[in-house]
Parts: sequence; structure tokens; C-alpha cells
Amino acid sequence: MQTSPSHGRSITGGGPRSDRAKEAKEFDETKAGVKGLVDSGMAKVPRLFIHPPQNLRELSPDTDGPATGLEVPIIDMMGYGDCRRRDVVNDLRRASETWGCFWIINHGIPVDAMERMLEAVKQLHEQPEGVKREWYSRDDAKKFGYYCNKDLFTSKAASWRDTIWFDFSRGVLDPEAVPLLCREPVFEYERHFEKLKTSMSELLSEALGLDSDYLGGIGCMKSKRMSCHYYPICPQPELTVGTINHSDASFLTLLLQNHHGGLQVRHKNQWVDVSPVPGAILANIGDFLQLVSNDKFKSVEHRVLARQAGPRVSVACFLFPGEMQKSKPYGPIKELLDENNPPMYREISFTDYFGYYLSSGNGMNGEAVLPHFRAFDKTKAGVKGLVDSGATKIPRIFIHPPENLPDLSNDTEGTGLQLPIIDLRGYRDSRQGDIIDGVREASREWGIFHIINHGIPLDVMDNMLEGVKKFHEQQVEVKDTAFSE
Ligand SMILES: O=C(O)CCC(=O)C(=O)O
Ligand SMILES: [Fe+2]
Repeated sequence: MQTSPSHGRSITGGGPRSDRAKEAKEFDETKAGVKGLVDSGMAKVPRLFIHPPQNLRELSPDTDGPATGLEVPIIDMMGYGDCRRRDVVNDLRRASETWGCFWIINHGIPVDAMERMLEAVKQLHEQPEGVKREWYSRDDAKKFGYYCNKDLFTSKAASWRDTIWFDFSRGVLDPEAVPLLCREPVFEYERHFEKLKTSMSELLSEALGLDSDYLGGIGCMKSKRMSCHYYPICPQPELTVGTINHSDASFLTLLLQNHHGGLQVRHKNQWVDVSPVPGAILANIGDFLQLVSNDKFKSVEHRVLARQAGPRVSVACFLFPGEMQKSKPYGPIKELLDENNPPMYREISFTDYFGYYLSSGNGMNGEAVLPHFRAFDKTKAGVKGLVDSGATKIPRIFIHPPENLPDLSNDTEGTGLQLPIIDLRGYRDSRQGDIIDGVREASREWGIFHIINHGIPLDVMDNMLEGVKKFHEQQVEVKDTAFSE
């Protein structure tokens, strides 16, 4: 596949004033993705893909091998249907509470079905440019398609990754909707996957201490969507990322990857390499499971590094509520609540959660989305905590009905009216009568007035205000001790 050399130049070139939106549009119109750039012989990462330092922080040097000494837990599901069920459930609980992700082995999906799936995805991405061009789209109504960066036009920087998707969320996916080349492997994988999904739903229910059919009963994993990523070799991996740090909005994500590593998860504030384990599937707890489990299970922050090795191929299968359940409110599961475990989140539908997730950059701007839905009072961090957490939108509980809101279009400065100011100097002697008259008048007309020369020294007032400001600006942990409901 070739991208025309002139096109390549226009993307890499551009002086400091050239416009990102224009670069994104030009690149998008090639419909050839990152793979097209690499195939055109591009030796430098185009500016569109260069991330600001805060996105690249801590990318190296621990990119090879588990320098941290930490490793994602591996859970052997062998015998989960009978003799080992209790062990498997306990292992799942521990891993979901501490890591928010874990490998599963002996999960029932044949290794060759997984390999065929990965190979089919690789082949799809490696189709000639002219073939892939027909699939290029960001239209969510389509069941199959291909794009480079869903958020290409809204993100701060693009990521070194192309994606093909299969959407199984609205009923059964019609085989005719996907290219013949991948039909058999995709539907074979999906058939096995459905069985694993049912088992995971039962085991995770039990791991939460609920009946095994609980999560199935609330329909929270009914739908699925497969995002099949292709990460081409990157000539300057220190300048960009494969996938920026984020947690998934889903309930659960089950991930296949080929032998090229690059995936990392955040654990105990360190990035830990998720080195491929042959035949294993990676399970990631998503935000929505953290929400319904009332923080018992943790959604895991993860990212994919851009690398000089590749191409890396992965299949992330996101599980989330079905069509019938998507718009119904979900909140912390009642059975998990008691006086020591108050609800940490307010109720919200998956549709609303996901809408917010997308509008705040697919969770891909490095800012966690879930905290926005915490039951506000439980944070004990106040409005200041919201602002400090980088909230860019006002949470719904703060939004007032129109009748409460001042008419901001009216310029109040233009009225010429001013609050009365009453000078208290001499109120014990010569001016007492005037002052009393002034107070009476202001109380009758306004109900509010300023007083000056009141006897409280200015520095005492300033110190008081400064003290209050300092209190509010303390760490949340310090203020926590003074918080009272
Ligand atoms: O490619 C991967 O391994 C991870 C992809 C991912 O995190 C996602 O699609 O949400
Ligand atoms: Fe993800």
C-alpha cells in the first residue's frame, strides 16, 4: 500500500503556524491510516501524532521486561465448572479488587480460534489501500468499519494505531456485513466467546458475593463490540503512543493480543508491562463494573506504547448493557450496600455514561471519567475538589432550573444603583441621630448595607479571610477530618 509521496510531505511538513485541523483532515482523506504512512516510507512521526510531554511521561526506560517486578495475575480457569470453582472465584475476586485486570488461561476458547482471529485482523489491516478505503468510516450505525483514531479531530494528538470494528450490539451481526476474508474466523471466535462471556458473568457475580445469575439478570454484559487494533512499527516511539492511558467505559473487556508487547497497566502508581502469555486472554474491569460494584472492583488504567517492533495486533472485546438495558439507570448494587458501605456513585444509564465518556475525549485525554459520577458528598472534597480534579463540565447536581438563574444578559452595572454605605464614625456621640436614620432608611429600602469605620481593624479582617482561604485550600485528606454531614 502506498500513500503518495506528495501527501506524505504535506503531513510532515508545515511550519509552526500550520493548522492541526488541516493536517488531520489531509491525513484522514488518505483513508490509509497509520499503516499507509509507514508503507509510504515515512521516517519521522508526523506532527499530528506527536504527543505533549504529559502524555509521554514515564514512557521509558521500563518498557522492556517487568522492571517493576510486578506481574499481572494469571488465573487458571481449569475446573471452574466443578472442583475448582471456589478457588477460581476467590482468585477473580482478589485480582479484580487489587489489579482490575488479570490473565485467564484454560478459558475454553481454543488457541487456534484465537490465532485465526488475530491473523484475520492482521490480514484485514494489510489489505490493499483501495480495498480498505471502502470500509473507512466513523459511523457508529455501521456494524463493520475501519478508521484511524475515532477522535482524530478532537484529540490533542493522534495515536499510532488503526482500528477495525465489529459491532454485535444490536442483535446478531449479519455475516454479509463483514468481508468474506474474515467471516469464518470472526464468527468462530464469537461463538466460543459467548460461552466464555456467560461463565465470566457467573463467576464475577459470585466473586461479588451475589447469586451466579445476578450480573446476567441485570443485562450488563449483553452487548459486545470488538475493536481490532493494528499498531504498525513506529520510527520514533518516544514521540507518540499506541493508545493513550485510559480505562474502558465497559463492564468488562476481554482482550486478545499477538506476541508484540507494548500494553501496560497502572498498578500501585507504576506502569507494569503486560507481556503476552501464549493462549491467555486478558480481562480488564471497566468503569461500569467499578460503578455497580461500588468500588469493590477497580477499573484498570492502561495504555499501549508505540514501538519499533511490530505490527502489534489486538482484539479488544467490550461488554456492556444490551439495547433494552442501555438507557435504564444503573447504580451501586443494593445487595453490596450497608451502613459501612454507602453508595459511592449516583445512578446513571450506560448511554449517558458513554455519552459523557465520548464527549470528554473517549476517556483518552488522560483524565479519568468515572470520578465525575461519584456521589458528590462522599468525595468530601467539595466543589473545590471537583475543580481541582480538572472537571470541565458542571456535574448535573449543580445545574439549576432556569428560574433560579440570574439573567446574565442584563448588565447590572448600568442601573446606577449602589448599596447604601453607612459611616459609623461618631455613632456614640455627635452623629448618632444621623446614623440611626441612615440605618433605618437602608433597612427599609434595601435590607442590606455596607458599614465603614466599624472598629474592626483592617488587618484582623484580612487575616480572617486569609485563614478561611487557607483552610479551603488544604489537602482533601486534611479537610476530611473536619467534614460533617
Ligand atoms: O490494544 C490493546 O491492547 C488495548 C486497546 C485498548 O485499550 C482499547 O481498545 O480500549
Ligand atoms: Fe482500553
